[in-house]
Amino acid sequence: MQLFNSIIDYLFRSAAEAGPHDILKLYNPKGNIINISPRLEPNTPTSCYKLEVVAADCSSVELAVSLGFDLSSMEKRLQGLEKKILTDAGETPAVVYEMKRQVESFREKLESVEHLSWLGLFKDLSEGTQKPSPFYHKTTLRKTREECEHVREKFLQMSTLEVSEEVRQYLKTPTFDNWQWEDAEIMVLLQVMYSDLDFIATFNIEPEVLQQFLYEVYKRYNNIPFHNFKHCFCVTQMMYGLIWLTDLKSKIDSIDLLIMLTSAVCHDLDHTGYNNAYQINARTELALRYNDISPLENHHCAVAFEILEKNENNIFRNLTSEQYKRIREGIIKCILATDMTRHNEILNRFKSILPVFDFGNKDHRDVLMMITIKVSDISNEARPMDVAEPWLDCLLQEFYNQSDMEKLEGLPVTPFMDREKVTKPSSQTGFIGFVLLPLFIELANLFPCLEQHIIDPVKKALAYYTEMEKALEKEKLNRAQADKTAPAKTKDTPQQNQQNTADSLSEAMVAPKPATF
Ligand SMILES: Nc1nc2c(ncn2[C@@H]2O[C@@H]3COP(=O)(O)O[C@H]3[C@H]2O)c(=O)[nH]1
Ligand SMILES: [Zn+2]
Repeated sequence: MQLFNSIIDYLFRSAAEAGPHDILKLYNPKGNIINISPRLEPNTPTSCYKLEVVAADCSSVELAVSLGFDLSSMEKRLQGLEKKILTDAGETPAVVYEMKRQVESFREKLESVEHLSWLGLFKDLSEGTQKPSPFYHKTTLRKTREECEHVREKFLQMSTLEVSEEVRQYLKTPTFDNWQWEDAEIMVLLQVMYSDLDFIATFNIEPEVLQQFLYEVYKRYNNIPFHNFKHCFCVTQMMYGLIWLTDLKSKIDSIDLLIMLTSAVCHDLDHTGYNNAYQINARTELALRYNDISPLENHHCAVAFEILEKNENNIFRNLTSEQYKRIREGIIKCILATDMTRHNEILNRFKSILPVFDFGNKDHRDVLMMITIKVSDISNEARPMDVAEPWLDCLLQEFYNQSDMEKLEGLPVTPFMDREKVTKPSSQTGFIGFVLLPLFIELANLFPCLEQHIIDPVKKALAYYTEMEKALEKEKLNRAQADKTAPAKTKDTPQQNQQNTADSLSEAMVAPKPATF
């Protein structure tokens, strides 16, 4: 039998042109994963099996031998050279950009040639962008130069146009729909926020410098499912909305407001789609650099000040050094506060000062600023359902990508990111009930007017996902019972289960979808 298994394994690997370290997955015509074994039923031209090469170790010795060179050491050498040139020349010369472009285009070609799948680099693009590539963290997440230039041109053209009063008012509300706006427009909207909070006049920010700053920020958000430039915008827009809804302008000074808005803009700069737990477990460069202490948040903040170091990007360049010092301290505090491992610590501090909260007390204001960026950071569920739900899909895509990678690399798998365990409703009921609402409620205790804007929609979302979760449970029970009566049936994958459940969800849902969703 052992020999038979090896022969079958060899046959399938040959058919898929897969190497000995690749993982093969076989799907039946219904799309369920099945075992590769000698007991497989023969397929027919009308009911084909589908064989998928899921992964290979790109840094393996075998791959280096078959290629004749080692990709990762080449990449490292290139990075080293680039760093050296950067230090010597002050900026990356055009010739290096061109080389990078050529390497990138070669990589893309390599990844799109199916018969080279044994290299472990092949990405099946025909299945759309929904399906995460197992090599997602190895491929470049950075925006291309062309993409950036294109958006910059559009942004600069649009920034001379007047934004209507209607849009300016809409921008101040949590119901704002980010999905209606493309990146260049989003940059214009960010500019409007700086202008309508009077920052341009108060801090003598030149329009060209603000535009250059926003462009650099845009460039340094990566093309990843969730922690991207649109997330930066949403968090900033929620912060902006909170400032207006609570009339913070009349309670704290403009420097604090400037800190709050700019922290939101910068808070996830250069996020790579892998959280701190991954950084630490995988012993990434960031974890090493920051000694496992909030590696991501430290990095986001460092990138922010790296951008501001250049005079042409420095929106604070006309401020006194005292003011700059205060702003830097404030931004660091706010961005570092977005590390969720500090959630309870910060929330408890806020709760303890709430009964005696004093806007004139700097410590109190600092905690309030940290709480508002935290609220803004996790505020998707406070938005209308048609805005919030696509964000959840993006978040889960990023979570699943990470847990897939953890499995491939043999790292501890982050439970709330595991596609085998997490569904949309299960992910939201716990998060809303235990993390989001307790935080939002405390902010609403200080500002009761927020109740209708952020608490009510979150409660509706919780009710919606709770019903969905119940329906899922019911469906699971039904299926378990059906399986008992038909034991020979093949087991569905979790994805298939979810699909089946979604199909019967409309019948099983006890409550109709709330009107605002
Ligand atoms: N389950 C769930 N988690 C969220 C949601 N919004 C934010 N988060 C989590 O909260 C975290 C806030 O910090 P990060 O941006 O690092 O990562 C975010 C996610 O892990 C949400 O709507 N649902
Ligand atoms: Zn964020």
